[in-house]
Amino acid sequence: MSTIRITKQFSFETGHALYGYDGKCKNVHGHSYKLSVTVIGNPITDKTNVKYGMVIDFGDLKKIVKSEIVDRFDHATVFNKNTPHIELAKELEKRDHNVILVEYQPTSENMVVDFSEKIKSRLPNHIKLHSLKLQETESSFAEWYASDQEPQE
Ligand SMILES: Nc1nc2c(c(=O)[nH]1)N=C([C@H](O)[C@H](O)COP(=O)(O)OP(=O)(O)OP(=O)(O)O)CN2
Ligand SMILES: [Zn+2]
Repeated sequence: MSTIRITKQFSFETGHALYGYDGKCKNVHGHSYKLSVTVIGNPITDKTNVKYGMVIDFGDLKKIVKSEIVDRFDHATVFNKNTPHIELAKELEKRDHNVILVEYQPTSENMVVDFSEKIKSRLPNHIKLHSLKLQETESSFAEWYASDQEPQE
């Protein structure tokens, strides 16, 4: 039985600001994020299964990532709820803007950890999340690998 990694790529436009940062990213700004999601498993060998030959249907993976991440984060602005940016966030929400309040500084590193938890919670038991790559700009990205995490992963 072969073990195969399959990857689907997504993109979404999201605003954020890094509160307390010592550079231009302390300002509210946005990125055209690119997210690559790689899962690992065995292709289905049962010829009567409609998903014969697939680790997971790309379409099913797309539904999970779209509902957990893309549809929520696209054209939203992410703020750390534990900083004074909460006031700005509340004001924007009052004006019907799409705001996401998170428990963390919204760096690529922390966002990719958040995304890993969201995606893992939705994958069928026999499919494992292998890795995520979150690209913030053409030259900057963060990667999450299951193999790099603590033993309970
Ligand atoms: N380790 C991290 N460093 C920075 C992050 C981050 O998430 N993790 N984020 C930022 C800012 O969000 C910034 O928007 C992106 O930074 P940078 O790659 O420096 O963007 P530039 O467009 O200025 O860089 P180029 O070299 O022109 O692509 C900052 N740091
Ligand atoms: Zn940024």
